[in-house]
Amino acid sequence: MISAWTGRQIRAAEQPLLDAGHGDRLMATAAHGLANAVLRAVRETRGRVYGARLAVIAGSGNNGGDALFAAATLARKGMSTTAVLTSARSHPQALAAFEKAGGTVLRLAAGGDGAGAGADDSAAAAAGPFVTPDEAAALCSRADALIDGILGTGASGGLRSPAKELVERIIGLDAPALTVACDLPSGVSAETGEVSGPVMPADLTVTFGGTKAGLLTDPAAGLAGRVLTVDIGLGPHLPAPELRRLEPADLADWWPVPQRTSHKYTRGVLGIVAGSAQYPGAALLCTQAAAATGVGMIRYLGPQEICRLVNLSTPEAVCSQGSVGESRVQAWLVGPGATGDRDQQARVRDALASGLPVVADAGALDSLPSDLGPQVILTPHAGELVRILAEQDVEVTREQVEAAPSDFARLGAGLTGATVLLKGATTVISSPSGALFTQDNATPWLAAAGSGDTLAGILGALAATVQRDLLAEAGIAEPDHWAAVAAMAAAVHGIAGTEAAAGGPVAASDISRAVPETVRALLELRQDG
Ligand SMILES: NC(=O)C1=CN([C@@H]2O[C@H](COP(=O)(O)OP(=O)(O)OC[C@H]3O[C@@H](n4cnc5c(N)ncnc54)[C@H](OP(=O)(O)O)[C@@H]3O)[C@@H](O)[C@H]2O)[C@@H](O)CC1
Ligand SMILES: [K+]
Repeated sequence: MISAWTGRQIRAAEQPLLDAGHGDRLMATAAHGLANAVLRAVRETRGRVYGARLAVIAGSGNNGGDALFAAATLARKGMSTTAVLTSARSHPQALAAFEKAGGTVLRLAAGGDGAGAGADDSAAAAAGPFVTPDEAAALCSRADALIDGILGTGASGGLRSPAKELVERIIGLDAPALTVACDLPSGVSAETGEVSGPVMPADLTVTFGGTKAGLLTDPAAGLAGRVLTVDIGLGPHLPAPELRRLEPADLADWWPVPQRTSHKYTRGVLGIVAGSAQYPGAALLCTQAAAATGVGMIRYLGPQEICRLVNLSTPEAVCSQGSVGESRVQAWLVGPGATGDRDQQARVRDALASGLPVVADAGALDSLPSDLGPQVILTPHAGELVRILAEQDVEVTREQVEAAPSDFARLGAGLTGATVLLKGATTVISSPSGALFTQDNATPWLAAAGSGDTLAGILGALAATVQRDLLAEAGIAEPDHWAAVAAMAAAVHGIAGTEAAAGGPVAASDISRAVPETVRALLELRQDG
């Protein structure tokens, strides 16, 4: 499991070490980790390190300090290094080390508001000549590697002039062969992943002391590239993480595996209320997905015509037009394609009132009762979350949700009392108590009709069969169990979908077909064999 913390949490964890006088050591460790990561990446992209052109953009704070110290190390390895200082102030020891190692220093000429490396001539006296944003951008674009050390966890808001103009110009040119963000891409929030103004997209982000929550959340996740965390010894001082991400080993350890004495009822029965005359396909897709995920039995409830179709596509499902009250199940999946059918809507309402775990998708999201619990998992996309929030008297736009998905998933969960799985390039899951998981296992090819029905089926099957004592043993607090189950489903859906897509288009039913093989491969990772 990957744990991630807000910038504020990381800074608080650093404080006791800074108070004890270990600040220089922290920065040296961070810079060493950054330099090593750049070395490895340059070897991969270019082969030879000696003679490679390194450009560093350094801001006024410690983030610039990290970048300059790392560049000093890289200059000593034979890289041809140039630093562009965006402010009149820079970390004095780091700048001195950089110059001593033979690096070239340029100062970014002030923008319209008078800021920039030339604003304070006394502080910049030791530094080199001025360059315009255009000149500096051309130099950065030609580099074999570019380090973005403008802003780190001490920043507020987006880049200011003239760093802003420089980054805008770089984005307009060919990207450097390799862009490495120091701690985080400058201009993104380490707390929420929100992005303000222009941000240089990184191929690699080398982050210090602990993964920043914002780097694992959209939209920043889309700008951070691969995230590598450098340990600087904060471990004992770190609080409970702000956000977690499941890895294949977690899925393997927690996957519900039948025992020798298991039978269909003890494995878990999933009830499904899905499909209508208007949308029969959703019922077929989610039922197929649930069967492929592995469940003791599926009880499908719906109109006679859909029962017939479900029986044909998933003969294992037991289909009827019965009621929720007379169906014994461990969990319900309700809503896919169930819009506009009165009987189906009544079944959705009854399932939501049952107190059992319920995955509420699509049509079920429009008529939620007011007293939900964490065992109810809502699976909206951004537009559906806007409607759920509107029911709670919170007026937001889809764009606002997409700009800060973790904030709004958390708000939705808090207000409804349910667990919320917000679909997106990175899927965000929040428990009502605010525990966050994010999963980025999906491929963009999965953004297609029917993919959500498949996810709902996988999640429904897991909700019916998961052994929650395994989650408790892994340290997941009880109120967050259903968020972890939702994260498992998002991960498996993403992995199976990526396998099925194999770099090309994928039909939703192909995702289901790939699930058993995905689960088999995951189970091979089990520590207990
Ligand atoms: N603490 C530690 O021990 C360790 C910290 N580490 C490293 O330090 C980083 C945090 O360093 P930090 O606190 O110096 O802040 P940082 O983000 O570099 O710069 C903030 C400066 O920029 C300015 N500024 C602010 N907003 C701005 C904006 N929107 N646009 C433009 N400028 C803006 C503001 O100056 P101002 O001009 O406002 O006076 C301020 O001084 C952290 O990310 C990690 O890399 C590691 O070495 C491990 C040990
Ligand atoms: K940075």
